[in-house]
Amino acid sequence: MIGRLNHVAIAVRDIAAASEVYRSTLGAQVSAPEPLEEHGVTVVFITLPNTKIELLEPLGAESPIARFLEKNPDGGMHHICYEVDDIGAARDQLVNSGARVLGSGEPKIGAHGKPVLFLHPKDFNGTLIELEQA
Ligand SMILES: C[C@H](C(=O)O)C(=O)SCCNC(=O)CCNC(=O)[C@H](O)C(C)(C)COP(=O)(O)OP(=O)(O)OC[C@H]1O[C@@H](n2cnc3c(N)ncnc32)[C@H](O)[C@@H]1OP(=O)(O)O
Ligand SMILES: [Co+2]
Repeated sequence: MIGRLNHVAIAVRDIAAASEVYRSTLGAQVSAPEPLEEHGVTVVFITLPNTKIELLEPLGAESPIARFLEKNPDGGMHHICYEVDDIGAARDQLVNSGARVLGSGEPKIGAHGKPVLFLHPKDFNGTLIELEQA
């Protein structure tokens, strides 16, 4: 069901400082920050030859990454995003196999303008998984 690795996300407190580390110290191609109110995060994408890194900074009082940053004050790896061909079919198959889809179960439009869903980390070896329809 899962296909390519779309991105690995890192939660950070200060996205400008984190962007500078990737730009200057690691010599990567870094996008401008983009606020995504519906997701409660500001995102920056770092383009690598084979995948992307997503930096996430909390946005708003209800940010889903706020508690993660309380537990991980230096920041840390937050989720991995796999591509799927048909997100509705993937969701139905996962729910039938007992996995928990987070939120309403209806895909939201993600940072790339495509439908995304999240799967509970407790069902996937302690790793939060995002699915993006390719
Ligand atoms: C838009 C863009 C895009 O790419 O398109 C994005 O990615 S937006 C990216 C931001 N959006 C999201 O993350 C949406 C989906 N996330 C969520 O619904 C929530 O963050 C959540 C349900 C995973 C966790 O909610 P929470 O922080 O309120 O809950 P808790 O702190 O009680 O966490 C419950 C248990 O899961 C663990 N846990 C929480 N977050 C993570 C994580 N990222 N990776 C691994 N484990 C995690 C906690 O340690 C805890 O375990 P223990 O009990 O053992 O301590
Ligand atoms: Co993501």
